Amino acid sequence: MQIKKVTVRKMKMRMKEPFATSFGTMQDKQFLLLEVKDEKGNTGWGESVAFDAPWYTEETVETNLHMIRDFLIPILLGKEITHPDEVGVLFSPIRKNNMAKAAIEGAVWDLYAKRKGISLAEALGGNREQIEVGISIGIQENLARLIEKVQGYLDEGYKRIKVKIKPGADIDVIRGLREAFPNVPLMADANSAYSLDDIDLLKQLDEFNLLMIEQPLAYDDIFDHAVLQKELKTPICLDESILSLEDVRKAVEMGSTKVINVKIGRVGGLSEAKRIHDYCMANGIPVWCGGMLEAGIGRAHNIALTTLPNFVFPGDTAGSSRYWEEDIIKPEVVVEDGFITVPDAPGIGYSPDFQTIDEFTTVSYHFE
Ligand SMILES: O=C(O)CCC(=O)C1=CC=C[C@@H](O)[C@@H]1C(=O)O
Ligand SMILES: [Mg+2]
Repeated sequence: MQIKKVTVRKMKMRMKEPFATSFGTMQDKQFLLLEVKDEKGNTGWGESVAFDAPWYTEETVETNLHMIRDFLIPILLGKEITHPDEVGVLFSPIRKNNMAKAAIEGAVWDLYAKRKGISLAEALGGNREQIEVGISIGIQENLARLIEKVQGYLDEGYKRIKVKIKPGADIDVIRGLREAFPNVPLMADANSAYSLDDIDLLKQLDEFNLLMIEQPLAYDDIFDHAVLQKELKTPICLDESILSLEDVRKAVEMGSTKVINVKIGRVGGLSEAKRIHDYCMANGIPVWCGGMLEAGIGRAHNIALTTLPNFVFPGDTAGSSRYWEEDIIKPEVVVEDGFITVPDAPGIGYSPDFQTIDEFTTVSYHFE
């Protein structure tokens, strides 16, 4: 197949409520939506998960637009491709910029699966008909409010609760939650808010039987996490530090992590995400699928990936209605009793909803 045309839409969607982490609060989500078209007029869809500011990784909506427009599309247009794994190889002369690469590569995966008449999940080698999902809750103004939120999501059926912690809102928050919910699968995400000076504090988390603690130390660290893991009973899960299979291999060999949060955008696409999954499965490291507050297209990609067998813990892939009044796909993603039914229609299995897409598009660019 050949990619003959790429449409890049800049989107702006307002989340129902703000999402607060140790590095800031977001409510208006800006992102890029990509549509690729082949020589027969088939289309595939991808979503960039870069935020409008570089607080999670260094990539932003604008850096992604620059990379996609000025480097990645010129590489891809008109090239003969037999399998989406080749896209990453074509992009390999470009350093990093993983979210930009993943947005295009994801659209090519969707297109490839549609051309074959199979679901994206099947194209990736996944075999689950439904996936279990958890929820990630942003920092709340007080513990009572957090407990209320957690109860609401448990009532909706979510199977695992992830809360954000930061210095000053950590041990007491987790203690309070454990008292309220003694048996709920619970984990904490620190988004790099601590250093090795906090070892004594972080060790106090061991008494709360957390599934894991996500990225306690620096966003680009692997070494200090190995030092910390030796002191902690709670398993460490790396998020921000993992940009590739190579990073996973080093982290696993060093003992920096016992679980991996796989985010398709952060690792540069579905092909690399699958390689990470396969390596972790062979090495006894469970993985789960993280979220980036995606709209429907990105969410659909996460669902397909999560059908692979070593996605052991429920992911952060909550239903559309947790984030959006109206999503950009039809049907929207629905969670029932903590499960999402994996669509079996070709490709991502959800249809882009052009009416809402147009409503939330601020500018679009066409390349052919
Ligand atoms: O619901 C989701 O999509 C998960 C949200 C979430 O936890 C995160 C999204 C974006 C950046 C971080 O704050 C965080 C994470 O680190 O996993
Ligand atoms: Mg995280």
